[in-house]
Parts: sequence; C-alpha cells; structure tokens
Amino acid sequence: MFHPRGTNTRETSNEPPRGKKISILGSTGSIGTQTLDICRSHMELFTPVALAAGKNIKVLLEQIKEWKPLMASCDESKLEELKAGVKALAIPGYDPVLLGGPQGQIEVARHPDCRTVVTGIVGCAGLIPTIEAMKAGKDIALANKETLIAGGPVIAPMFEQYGVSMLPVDSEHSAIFQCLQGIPKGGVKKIILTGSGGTFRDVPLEEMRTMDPEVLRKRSTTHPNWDMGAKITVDSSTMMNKGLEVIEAHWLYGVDYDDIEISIHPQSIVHSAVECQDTAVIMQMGWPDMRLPILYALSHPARVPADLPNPRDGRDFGDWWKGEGKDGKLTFSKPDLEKYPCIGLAYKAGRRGGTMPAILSAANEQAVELLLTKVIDFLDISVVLEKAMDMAEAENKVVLEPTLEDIVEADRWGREAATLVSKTLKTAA
Ligand SMILES: NC(=O)C1=CN([C@@H]2O[C@H](COP(=O)(O)OP(=O)(O)OC[C@H]3O[C@@H](n4cnc5c(N)ncnc54)[C@H](OP(=O)(O)O)[C@@H]3O)[C@@H](O)[C@H]2O)C=CC1
Ligand SMILES: CC(=O)[C@@H](O)[C@H](O)COP(=O)(O)O
Ligand SMILES: [Mn+2]
Repeated sequence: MFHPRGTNTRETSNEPPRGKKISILGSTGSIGTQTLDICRSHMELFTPVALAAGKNIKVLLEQIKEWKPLMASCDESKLEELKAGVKALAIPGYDPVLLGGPQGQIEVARHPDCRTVVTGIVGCAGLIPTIEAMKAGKDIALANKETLIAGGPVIAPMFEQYGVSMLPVDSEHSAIFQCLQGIPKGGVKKIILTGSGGTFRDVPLEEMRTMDPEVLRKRSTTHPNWDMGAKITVDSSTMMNKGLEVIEAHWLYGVDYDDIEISIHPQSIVHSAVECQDTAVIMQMGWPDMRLPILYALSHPARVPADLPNPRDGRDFGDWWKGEGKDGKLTFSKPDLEKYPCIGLAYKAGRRGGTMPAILSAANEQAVELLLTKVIDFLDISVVLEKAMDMAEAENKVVLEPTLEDIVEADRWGREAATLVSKTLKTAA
C-alpha cells in the first residue's frame, strides 16, 4: 500500500550541495520569491540560472538585476517589455536569453545548466514544462501540486524512465517526506494530512449561508496562518487545497486513499504526520513558513543551517516551546464534510482515477477564477465542482488509462464544464 516513487532520490551524499544550479518556474510568485530568499541566504549552496515569470515584469526585472540568470521568460504579451527592460538595465557583458510564452517556460525548465527545477507556477500551466524538465533529466522540487494531481498517471512512470526525483515543496508533503526519513520499508500504516480549516474555520456553515457574498468572497482570499498566492488561499478556504493534497500524497507516496486522513489543526504548527505500523506517530513541526520546505527540497538529504524566524512576527521557533501566547496550544479535530464538501469530491475523484482528478482540478481552477471575477459566489464553488464531475460521468469524459493528450483535453474540458455549469447556476438564480 505504501510505495514512495518520485521521492526515491539519486542523492547519495549527506553533505550540503555546493553551487546547485536551479531553474524557477513562477519566479515572481509567493513560492518563487521565497525560493530566491533561500538562494540569497545560502549563496554558496544554490544558484538560480533560469527564471520563468508570467506578467509581472517589474519584479522579474528586479530579479534579473540581482541574479543575472542565463535565461528568463515571461508571458508572450510582455516579451518586448522584458527585452526593453533588460536593455535599460545596461549590465556590462550581460546578455541573457529572453523568451516568451509556453515555449519559454519549457526552455527555462530544461535549461542545460540546471539540476533542479522549482515549480512555483500556479495551476495546470505547469504540466508540460514539468514533463519536459523530467525528460531532460532534471529533478523536480514540486510546489505546483495541480501538475501532479492532473498528470499523475503520466508522470509516475517517468521517475524510473528518466531516473529523476520529485521532492515535495508543499508543506504537508515535505513534512511527510521528513517523517519518512529513517522509517524502513513496510513500516508506514497511514498518512495524516493536517489542514488549518482556512479562514472560515470558526464560522458555522449556517452563518456562512446568511453572510453577504461580497464579505465571503473577500475573506476567502485571506488565510489565518500562511501568506500565499490567491488561488491556493481560496482553496484553503474551501479546503479543496486539502482534497488536492490527498491526491498529491497518493501520487508522491503511492499510498491508497483509504490510508490518507485529514485532521483539522488550526495552529498550522504540525505540518503533517505519519502513523507507523507499531502505532507510533511521527510529526514534523515548524512555523507556517514555506522557506523550510523549499530549503529541504533543495538540500535533501542534508540539513543545512538556516535562520527562519516566524515570518509574521519574527519569533524564533524556540519561543514556541515556551508556550507563549496562542502558539502554546496544539489542537486536532475531524473535518466537517458538510461544511467542506470539496474534501469528499477530491476523495471521490482520486478513487475514480484516470482523468477525473484532472477534470476536478481544472474545474476548480476555473471556479476560483469565476469567484475572483465575481461571476459566482464562494458557496457556489463546491456546487459547480460536483455538477462538473457529474457531467463528466454523464458524457463519458473519464479516461481511465490516459495519455498526456487525454490529460490536456481533460484540463480543457474541466474548465469549460465549470463555466457552463456556473451559467446554469446564474440562470437558476
Ligand atoms: N504559496 C505557498 O505558500 C504555496 C504554494 N503552493 C503551490 O505552489 C504553486 C504556486 O503558488 P503561489 O506561489 O502561491 O502562486 P502565486 O500566484 O503567488 O504565483 C504564481 C506564479 O506563477 C506565474 N504564473 C501564473 N500563471 C501562469 C501562467 N499561466 N503561465 C506562466 N506563469 C504563470 C505568476 O507569474 P506573474 O505573477 O509574473 O504573472 C507567478 O510567478 C501553486 O500550485 C500552489 O498550489 C503549495 C504550497 C504552498
Ligand atoms: C503552505 C501550504 O503547504 C499550504 O498548502 C497550506 O497548507 C495551506 O493551508 P491549509 O492547511 O489551510 O490548506
Ligand atoms: Mn500545503
């Protein structure tokens, strides 16, 4: 039942890496900028050689000025602006390769000098660059969970085929990976994914139903503990993030859905746990700070010194042990599946397998976009997703042994289905 695949790494030395060259997809986002923070604090260990951004040219140019990567890419519509910006920097002797669009991301992902690609792009847009990176023999430091959730059936066989690893950056999966170090094969019984419960964790469902939809929408883009991009923050509010993480854990660790549990842990101090066959439970703890999982994905198997105080108040993790303030308490409870229907939908999609997770994840990306653009309300999200999954069954859209083309098509169809369903909702209203 438990068979780690992509996390079987080719690293053999416990010594810290020296000058490991990395590419970053989504360098201007939350994960991307924190990866560069880690490079900055560990200059001798990690060197970014290629950066891929979307439309944020201002931040990309600041990064180019600081890091002088050999290659940079951005959205096609911004390429001329990027070229002009780099020219205006007038860095003597510096002449990087500048690219645009999906091909630019692919070239960054498979840059000949890079060893590991940090995938901090958001959504299924990361699928093809990640696959191309693996084909080029690059290790993946995976933040972009949507890629593995949609592409799992195609990506899983590639670990052995190309001899590459996929180490988790997602905090829960990093926690599991850290807990697994030293547990012998066959020693694990169950994975316990912790989740904060999101911004509405203390608001009863009945009250949410009576709240102003604009208030719900605005609040759903805030997180009680983590500072992250908009899409994943909304996913935390619906707890679809945890549902997606169940599917991510299935693919990363080869674990059955029956052996993955979710626990609500409002403090986000325990990042996940592994229950062993002998009933021991091993947890990994730390501040809600992505810099640690990013660092570990890049330094594994070494543990390198780092100074990572709580990003929200600057305290050292040692302060936590003194039981100061609210952090002195750790609580755990079962999720309310009526309040968080997305959890049930994710288990259902995962168990169905094939392209159903790709359909669900794509429909969810679209539903979040429709929420942020005020087309649907927060409580509509799970309704849209359930209807999209039903539609996929009714129209025989689930391919059980998909090719990459089937997954790309499932992604396209899932978005379209969510849009169609959302129109039905509005008409009904
Ligand atoms: N943030 C976090 O703490 C965590 C994030 N993750 C996962 O990491 C991934 C990134 O999340 P996060 O950093 O929060 O997201 P952000 O929204 O902060 O950043 C997304 C990055 O991807 C780029 N981007 C977005 N869409 C596209 C596209 N279609 N093509 C090319 N580039 C694109 C953006 O470019 P630009 O801004 O220049 O337009 C930006 O650099 C997600 O999959 C998320 O689930 C997982 C665990 C924790
Ligand atoms: C930081 C990280 O890994 C996120 O996925 C985080 O876990 C989101 O918080 P929730 O626990 O609320 O989903
Ligand atoms: Mn997570």
